Formats: sequence, structure tokens, C-alpha cells
Amino acid sequence: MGSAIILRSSNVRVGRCIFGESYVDSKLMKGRRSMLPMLKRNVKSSLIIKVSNEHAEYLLGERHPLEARDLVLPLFIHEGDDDIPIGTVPGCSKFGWRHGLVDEVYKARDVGISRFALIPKTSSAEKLYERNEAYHVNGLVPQAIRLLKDKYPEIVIYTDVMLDPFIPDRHGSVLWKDGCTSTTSASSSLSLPKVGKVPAALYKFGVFLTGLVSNDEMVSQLCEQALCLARAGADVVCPSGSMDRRVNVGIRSALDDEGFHDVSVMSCTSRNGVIVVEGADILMVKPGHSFVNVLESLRAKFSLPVAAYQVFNEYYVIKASQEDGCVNVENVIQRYLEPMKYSGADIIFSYFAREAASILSGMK
Ligand SMILES: NCc1[nH]cc(CCC(=O)O)c1CC(=O)O
Repeated sequence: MGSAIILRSSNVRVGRCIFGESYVDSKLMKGRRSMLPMLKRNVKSSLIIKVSNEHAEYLLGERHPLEARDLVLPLFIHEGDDDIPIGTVPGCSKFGWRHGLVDEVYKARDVGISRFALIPKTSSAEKLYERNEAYHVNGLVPQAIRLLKDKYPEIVIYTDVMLDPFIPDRHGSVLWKDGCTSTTSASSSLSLPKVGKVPAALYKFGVFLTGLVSNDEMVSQLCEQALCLARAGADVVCPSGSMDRRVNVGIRSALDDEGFHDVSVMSCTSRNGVIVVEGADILMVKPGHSFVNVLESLRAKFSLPVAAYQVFNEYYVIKASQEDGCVNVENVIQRYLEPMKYSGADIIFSYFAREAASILSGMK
């Protein structure tokens, strides 16, 4: 079922083929075009940015070793000015978006990393919710994107589309609420059914918590957030925890309607191996290393770029052993990152990206 949908959507939709002339040396393409019927668009921001012949060869079937350009460095960011260490993890911080983040990106670019994922770590959630921070033009993530793109226009930025960091109780969904107390601009165009009398104890942060999730409202807010991120300059938006199949499709069409054809939608699967491919331009497996079998099967089934995410938890464990001298970065490359690449990942998210890249680019 999934592949039929993909085929259809890639055929009908406008947009460029990954191997459009403007991206790849046409000599390389001679006689090979027929091999690429299903490869999809949204090149700019996904795996083919500034495509080179080697990369095209890789996609045509030849396996190349892991390279710095395959890696995405995820960065935790916060609103304050100073960097805040994360627990006891050596060398890992939540970066202040104005300074620490920019320094970190600068250092990573030096060793050949050009892709970054921004993960907001918000505080004072109550205030944030009142300001509709999830899709406020001057929200944490949009501001960080604009700053980075201004300084380093060539980098690729991945951002989450999710409400969790901006909703006080972090459930990540939009709950039915009294229509009159709508706190979000996205919802103003929707008329929500009234929930009737709700006990006062359930009234929190301007929202009546009834325990019922409003999918329409959630999809609408996620689309609003994706647009806000795209307007700020995000290259790839990543809806996560898509409990509603309309999320990817809704975001894809909202982006297309505003002319953001080059902004990619990355769909995430984790744990159960279920992935929503409709509307997606990139498929992601998280945690990637634990599910290399899923990477392999996505690679075999779909002609979309596949991404793998090495999660923080794994980073934490490896980092601890590194401190004990049991593991070095070469081991991390050989035992964790390369297996994900060889299992089918074109794009690898890893908190080790900078350390790994400095070895891969021979700069260490
Ligand atoms: N989906 C949102 C998101 N984006 C980045 C992370 C951090 C992932 C990690 O490194 O553990 C998470 C949370 C999650 O998926 O669990």
C-alpha cells in the first residue's frame, strides 16, 4: 500500500527530480536515467544538497564509506545566553542560541559538517504557551534558524515539528477545549465543539483538559508550526509522533501552498517500525542503530532518502565508556555509525557527528 502511494505522489507532484540536470553532471547520467524512475524531489534540503558525482554514484548503487557530509549534528538549544551542561555528559550542553549555538556550528563546519538539527529545550512553559511559542515568528527555533542562516547560508537545518516543548504538561497533543478560550492563532479558523461543563480542577493554562485529543486542532497547529519554521529558513521539517496520518500530508500541502516546494518533510519511525510515508520526502528511523533491520527494509521498499538517528541515550552510554578509555571515536564510527550507513541510511544523526567528522575528514 505504502509504495503505491509514494509512486503516485511522486509522479503527480510538481518539483524536481533528484537527478535533474542542474544537480548532477549530465555525463554521469547518460544512459542511466531509466534506472531512476522513483527518486524524488526536494533535493535542496535533503541528501543531495550540493550533490557531487560521488554522491550520485553512491545512490546509483555503489557503496561509499561514511563521510562527514552524511552526518547531521543535533544541537539542543535554549533561550538563555549561557550554555548549560547536560547532566554529567562530558562536552554536551544546551546551547544558548545567540552565542553557544553559533560557535558550535562554526566548529562543526570546520570539520565538514553542513547539516544541523535544532532541538528546543524550553523553560517557563506556561509563558511560552500563552505566546503560542510553537509557531511564533520570534520563537526560539525560528530566531535560531534565521541567525544561523544569516551567518552560514549554505548549511542545512532540520527542525522538529512538535508541540511538546511548548505545552506545559508536555503531552504534545492538543486537547479539546472550550471554543471561547482558544489560546492559539491556528485554532481561530476552526470551530471546535464545546465540551460542556468541565470541573474547575481540569482547567489549566487556559485549556480545559478533558483527556480527549483534538486531532483536527493538532494537525492544524503542526502545519502552522511547519510553515513558521519554513518561513524562518528551515530546510527539513520533521513531524514526530504523528498519531494522525494526515500530519505529513497536511504539512506537505501547507508547505507547497506557500511555495516551499524545496522544504522537505521527514517522517519518523521508532520502536514499532511503523512509518507514515504519505507526504514524506525522507524516512527516518530512530533509534537507528537498534533498528538497522528497519533501515534495510525501508531502503529496499522505498526510493526515498533514509535517515537514521543515533539517540542521546546511546551517546550517553558510549560517552561514559569513552571516559573510561574503553571506546574511542574510531570505534564509534566503525561499530555504530558505519553499520547504519551500510544498512541503508543516507543521512545519519549523531551527537558524535563533530568528533566523527574530524576523523573522517582527516582533520584530527
Ligand atoms: N521527536 C522529537 C525529538 N527530536 C530530537 C529528540 C531527541 C532524541 C534523542 O536523542 O534521544 C527528540 C525526542 C525523541 O524523539 O524522543
